[in-house]
Amino acid sequence: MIEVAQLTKRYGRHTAVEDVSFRCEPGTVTGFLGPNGAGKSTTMRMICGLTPPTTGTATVAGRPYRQLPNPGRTVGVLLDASAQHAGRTGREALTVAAATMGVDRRTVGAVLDRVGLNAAAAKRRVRAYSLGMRQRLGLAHALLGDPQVLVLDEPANGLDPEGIFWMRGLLRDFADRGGTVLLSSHLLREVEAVADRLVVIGGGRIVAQGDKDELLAGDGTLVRARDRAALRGALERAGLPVSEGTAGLIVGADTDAVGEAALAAGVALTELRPAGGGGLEQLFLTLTAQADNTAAAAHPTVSGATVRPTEEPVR
Ligand SMILES: Nc1ncnc2c1ncn2[C@@H]1O[C@H](COP(=O)(O)OP(=O)(O)OP(=O)(O)O)[C@@H](O)[C@H]1O
Repeated sequence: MIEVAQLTKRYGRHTAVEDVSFRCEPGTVTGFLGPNGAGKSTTMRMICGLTPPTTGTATVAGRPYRQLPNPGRTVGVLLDASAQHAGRTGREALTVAAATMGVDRRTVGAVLDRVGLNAAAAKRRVRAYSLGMRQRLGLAHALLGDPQVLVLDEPANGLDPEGIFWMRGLLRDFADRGGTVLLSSHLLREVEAVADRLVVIGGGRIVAQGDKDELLAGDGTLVRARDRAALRGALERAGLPVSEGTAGLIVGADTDAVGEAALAAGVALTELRPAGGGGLEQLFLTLTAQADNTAAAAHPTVSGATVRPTEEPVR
């Protein structure tokens, strides 16, 4: 179990994470999503005791990370696969970690197998590893202590499609055996395929969280017009949050509000329908557009990366 309560991180006058709360339950994979600079890594670093929060708390298995007696036996962490000792072989790196954690060194071979690093790869120095191999080694580190919880920041970075598929199976299996997974990723399809729950962050604040299926069935409107620019302008003037989707514009408002805004501006529509069913990509665009839009209204001169939406989280 991971529990994050009203976590805030400020760097000087810049608020990277503001009042973030969520829980990750045993038996589930939670996908942690947000655009660049949204605050995902900062939140994960606070969960793992690497960045002290300005206010708020984060606990893993009921305790702050730094108070866990042997953290690697409780929570496996992969935050930055490139931050590994380049001069050691994969096997050496894991053997040292096993000794530190008090894990039987015979576990190392099993974990190498589990992450798909064969004997030849295990003998090579980490500096010669591809990014995908580093991710596998990082995951091996995370799994080594047989933890109940995994915190993984972009673990699929650098993996090929077969590797991504493999990782999906590994995480699903981990959760199905009662483990807790918190996973950030830019690969929305992967998150959609593996996550049970989603936490979406924008501008440092939670814009949505909940059961994946419920969120994907949620609201928002897809709208199209021949004159897309005129439509976008009309919606923005009406104060509606808009983002570009592949099939049309995605608007964080119901179809009535969108239709009325278009009518008021004299823009003829070619399509207007609830956006539900468009998958995670559409949901993500709608929610993060809402975060940007709210912040732009609250802080018109502030850039998107530092926005602070004031709305209640969307459920
Ligand atoms: N050490 C730091 N000092 C100052 N600002 C920081 C620091 N670390 C992060 N930030 C800022 O905090 C905000 C959130 O950054 P963070 O890395 O958590 O975002 P992210 O969602 O992980 O982004 P990405 O998807 O690009 O990795 C950004 O505006 C970033 O510039």
